[in-house]
Amino acid sequence: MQRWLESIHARARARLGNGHVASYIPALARQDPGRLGIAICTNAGEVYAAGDARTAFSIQSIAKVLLLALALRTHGEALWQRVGLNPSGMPFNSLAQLEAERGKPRNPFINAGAIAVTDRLVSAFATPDKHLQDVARRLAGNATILIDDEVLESEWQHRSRNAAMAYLMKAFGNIDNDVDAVLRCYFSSCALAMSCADLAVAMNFLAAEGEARTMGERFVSPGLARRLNAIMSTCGMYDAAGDFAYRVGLPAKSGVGGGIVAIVPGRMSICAWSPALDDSGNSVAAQYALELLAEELDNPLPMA
Ligand SMILES: NC(=O)CC[C@H](N)C(=O)O
Repeated sequence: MQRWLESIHARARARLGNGHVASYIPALARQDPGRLGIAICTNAGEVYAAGDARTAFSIQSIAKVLLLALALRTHGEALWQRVGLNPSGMPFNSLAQLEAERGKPRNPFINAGAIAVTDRLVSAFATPDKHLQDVARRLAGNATILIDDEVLESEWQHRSRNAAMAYLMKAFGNIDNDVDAVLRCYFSSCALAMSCADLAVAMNFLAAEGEARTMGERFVSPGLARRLNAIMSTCGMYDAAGDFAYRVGLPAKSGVGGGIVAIVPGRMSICAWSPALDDSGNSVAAQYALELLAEELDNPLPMA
């Protein structure tokens, strides 16, 4: 397994040099596009890591999975009155659809959807950002995981577009709390700094019918784990969800920090990271690493 992962890492390196690092905030624009890491966590709890898999990066939209899991735990099916369940076919930060659909975001994995989900968490918890950090730590089994203050402040300084979405939803009655409080919490979740190894371990509950080995307990029900995987399959890669489903065929969630988490239900959770992104905002080299991995999962290449 370790040698196979290293061989995937070596081959995926060939894609470095394509795409561009996210530039909407300085803290992400400074990322080194030459980084590439991959980690696997099997359902037996074994962790394999290759390349820069132990370097913490900004998880960005991957946090939307954690936000959604927590909101479904606290609000159940009522959450779907606030946010839809279908692919948007639009960029993750699009405003046009939100206006046309009267402030109900298409799905929880575009920005507007995650902001509506965050509003539910702000209603449910006194310090939702701390709660989220604590959950990330416990799921990953790593008590040193932090919210990167520089990324958080940068997101806040450059919040205009996300703020526009939040105010539009507020005008339609789909945000209950103070918009600034909801945005701060949403940005805190995006600013969580975790490594591929952290994320592979933290997201293993999705591969293990909701069971979080690191917590020693069930984090979500088997049905909820199945549903989260379904939403990742249809909406996890923004407007490129269909292309990715065809190429890789695994439920996945990406972030503009360059990370992508993918799930092989019943078997393992995977995280690949490389900062340079394609036009949809998905990491070029990380997608390719996952494509190789999915292709070879049941047909490992004979290795010398
Ligand atoms: N796609 C992403 O990773 C977007 C997250 C980013 N923090 C934003 O709100 O724009």
